[in-house]
Amino acid sequence: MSMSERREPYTIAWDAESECIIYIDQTLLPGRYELMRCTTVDDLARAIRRLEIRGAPALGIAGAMGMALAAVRSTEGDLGRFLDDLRRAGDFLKSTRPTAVNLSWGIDRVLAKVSMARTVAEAKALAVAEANAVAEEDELTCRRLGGFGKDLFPDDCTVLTHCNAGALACRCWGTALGVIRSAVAAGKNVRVFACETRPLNQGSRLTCWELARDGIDVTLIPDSSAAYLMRKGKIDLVIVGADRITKDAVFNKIGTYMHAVAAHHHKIPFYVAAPVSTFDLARVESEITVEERDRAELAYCGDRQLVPDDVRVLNYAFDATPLDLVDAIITEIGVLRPPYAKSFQFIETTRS
Ligand SMILES: CSC[C@H]1O[C@H](OP(=O)(O)O)[C@H](O)[C@@H]1O
Repeated sequence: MSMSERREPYTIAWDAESECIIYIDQTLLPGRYELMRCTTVDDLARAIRRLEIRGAPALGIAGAMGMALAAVRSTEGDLGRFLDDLRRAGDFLKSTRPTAVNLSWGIDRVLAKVSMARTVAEAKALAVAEANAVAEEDELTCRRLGGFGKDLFPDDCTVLTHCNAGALACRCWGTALGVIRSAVAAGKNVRVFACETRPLNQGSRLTCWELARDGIDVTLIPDSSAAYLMRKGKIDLVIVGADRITKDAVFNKIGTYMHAVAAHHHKIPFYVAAPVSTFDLARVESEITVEERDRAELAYCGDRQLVPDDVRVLNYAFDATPLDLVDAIITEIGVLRPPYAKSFQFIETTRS
């Protein structure tokens, strides 16, 4: 079946009948493909913390649907207290993963909409409708972004990716992988080197799974091989996703900065694919919290201990790449090129 015809259940969706969230549990991939049902905000927070649901745009959708979940489960009859409860649920969900701005963006988008309600019933309906709107817009956003990005690809090229910025990080299609899909659909001959992306292996487990299912040529490499393959002339360009883009830096999965430095040294184009919702242009790198995750993610591989108990572990989930190492930022409203200050003014006007 061609890619465009394959209709998978979306990575995350609102089930109107049972008023709950349905999502693919990404911790089980690639071995098991299981759809999970989430009925409470606490369940959703746990799923986000465990990266059952992950990826910036998917977190935006999850945040919006978390507000819908809080709304439909509420028994509060007073509108003022109902809205206060929703704001508290939103703050709780925002605390689960602080680096990706999309999570807060999705939550705040629904809260802004429900604040216009005149009754609790209207607020509940608005929350669900806005959450679904966030999800549906994501698909169109990814395809538009892919449409712009594909033109940056040579007709025959080998591309390096890091982590997973694919359909599993969005509602479907993907951002960085969405550009690859759009380039392949446009008839370009694209080969992919996917970095495994230690410690949680989003590259080997998720990106390789996605691309193999689409019949796209993908080879798994350890993160540590990327620079050597660049030195050997095996990489034509690098494309990654993003979790937050500030005035001066791109926050993305740990290891992204390493690839940006190596690409810059080898004069290889380094591209970031991200929707406008990932931009946080009121802040600079130094103001952003970089999520640190559990020691166990590095200290164990399954049941196998990899480091002595008395050795410290520092497990950053993200890093920051300065914009002067980024050759282009591909968005759903076009491709941004340096100097970014002028492009960012345009972004701000589209959002105001
Ligand atoms: C399309 S953005 C995906 C972005 O999110 C990933 O982080 P995580 O797997 O921890 O949610 C990674 O930074 C990807 O680039």
